[in-house]
Amino acid sequence: MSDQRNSTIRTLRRLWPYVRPHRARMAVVLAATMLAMLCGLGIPLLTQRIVDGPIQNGDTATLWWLVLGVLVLGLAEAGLFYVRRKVVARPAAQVEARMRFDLYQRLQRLPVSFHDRWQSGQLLSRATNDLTTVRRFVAFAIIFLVVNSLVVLIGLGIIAALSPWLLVVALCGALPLIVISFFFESRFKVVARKAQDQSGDLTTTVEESVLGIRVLKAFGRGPELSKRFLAQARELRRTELHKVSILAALWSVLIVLPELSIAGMLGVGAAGIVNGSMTVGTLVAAVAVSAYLRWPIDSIGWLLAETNQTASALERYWEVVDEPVTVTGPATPAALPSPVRGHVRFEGVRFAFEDGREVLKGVDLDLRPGETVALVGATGSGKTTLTALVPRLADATGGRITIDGVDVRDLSLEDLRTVVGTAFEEPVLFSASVTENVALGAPDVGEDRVREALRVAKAEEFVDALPWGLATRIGEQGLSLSGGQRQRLALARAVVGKPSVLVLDDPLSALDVHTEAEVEAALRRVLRGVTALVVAHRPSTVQLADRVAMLSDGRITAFGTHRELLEHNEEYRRLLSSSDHDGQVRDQVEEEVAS
Ligand SMILES: Nc1ncnc2c1ncn2[C@@H]1O[C@H](COP(=O)(O)OP(=O)(O)OP(=O)(O)O)[C@@H](O)[C@H]1O
Repeated sequence: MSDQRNSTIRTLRRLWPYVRPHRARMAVVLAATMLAMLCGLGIPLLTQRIVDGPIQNGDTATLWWLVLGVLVLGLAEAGLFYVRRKVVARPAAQVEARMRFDLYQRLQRLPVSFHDRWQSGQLLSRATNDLTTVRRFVAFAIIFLVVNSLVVLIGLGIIAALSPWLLVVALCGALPLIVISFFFESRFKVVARKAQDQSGDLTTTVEESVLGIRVLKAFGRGPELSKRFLAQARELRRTELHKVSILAALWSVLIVLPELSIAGMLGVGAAGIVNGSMTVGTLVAAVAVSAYLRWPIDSIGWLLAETNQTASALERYWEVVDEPVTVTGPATPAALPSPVRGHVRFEGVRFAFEDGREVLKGVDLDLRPGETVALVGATGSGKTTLTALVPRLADATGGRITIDGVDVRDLSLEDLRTVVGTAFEEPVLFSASVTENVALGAPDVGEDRVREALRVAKAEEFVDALPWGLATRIGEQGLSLSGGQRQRLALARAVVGKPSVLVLDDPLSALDVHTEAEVEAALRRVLRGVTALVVAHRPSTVQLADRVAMLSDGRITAFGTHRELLEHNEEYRRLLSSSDHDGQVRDQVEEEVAS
């Protein structure tokens, strides 16, 4: 229990660097809230004066002054609460925005292996729900936890000054309340964390079904997904109801105990008035203070629950932010010889996933400057994994990759990703204009370079035919493009920065024959003058390459021209003919046999 409390405090303390820049405003908020509560506490004391003075003596002249005093205190209380709300809004929103920005930046820097492991819905719920909880804590819970605790102490002090006996009765109500609050607090924390995680899972399901809506509709899987959603929503509802039942139990205690203590005070006070040891005004003041303390005392349990919820939201936030950024640039980066020739070498490259499974077991491959090498291999043989190592989307777990003799890990990430252009199997487009989508490959280029890249990728014509040309919004919220158009934009993005090395992960995948011809023509131009490693599934892509490397069982088992491999390598022939829908390999083999 104390370990748990220590970890809560440790987690909350890490919030300080975000709050620190706003400490002056937060101090104003704290002071305004404290003063407002003290004004509220002052009213029962004036009431005591009114009851024991003017009412007892029929002295109306003093009565008006005292009533005016009550009015001033009431107005001051309201005004100070207004100031609190106004002043706290900015720091709370800024803490939330800063933390969200840091999370976003971290997500950008974290390696691909992290994103493979984490569900996007979990990340989304941490960036939204959890940070909203943190904002609520900064704006409200932390202030009232401090102020209300002090007000309770001051209020009990006032009751003690009025009558020690009444204090004993008040404590009999307040102490069990605090003990019970602590008990509920630790139970609530566990359930709150569970609800937050389940809400993350639910977000993932919603996100996946929205992104994959076409697939779900095409395969009629909507009802099945709905069932899964319903099951998860039910689970979340159960947890939320559990949360509510804990809070309900807490609230019933919070309501009953103060009522009992007020009844006790009235009893003891009445006895004191009868035997002359207490004035009516004192009893009225003590009961009024006790009633005023009701919210501060009640709120402590709830504020502690809120604090716990914030601690678990923060825990979930730090879980992501504390993830190590494993792919980083060196402290003193090496420079590539100028001009860059683009000589790429794989030397005994090995790669194992986090589960320990080794996919690459010593890849040796030499790409001469300006040559195109096609990488072929059975599905799952590790082609995508190998290509991802060149721009350092992941790091090799053994061996090294060099460009012009320099280890890619010795280059700054910025230099490396300028020298190496990449296009992936799935040409992802962002909700932005064509220019912005292409310029993603080199943010500083102007429109003329974007046009040049589009020309190279044979995309200029169709882009000009779009309703707003280069300014047309494409991607998820924009105009839908065909598979071939998307592939060509991805190629334009890869070449816009004029890289010396290109890594293309099967740029002709999933295209029909007509579109394939268009992209192939684009590819032919893109590959001119650069060193390229192209993952190829189809004979047509292989034929664009100068040489072909075959990846099998984690190593390059054959390397040569397409013709050489076709002639001498049975495995290569088999591999290509299995993906040879157009009979190209069969024709070529027949041609070779004939010659
Ligand atoms: N994050 C991961 N953790 C563990 N194994 C993984 C992970 N990602 C991929 N793999 C496995 O690594 C192997 C190589 O995957 P990779 O995508 O590199 O193959 P590929 O040759 O490109 O396949 P394809 O031709 O089908 O695109 C596969 O068996 C895949 O299931």
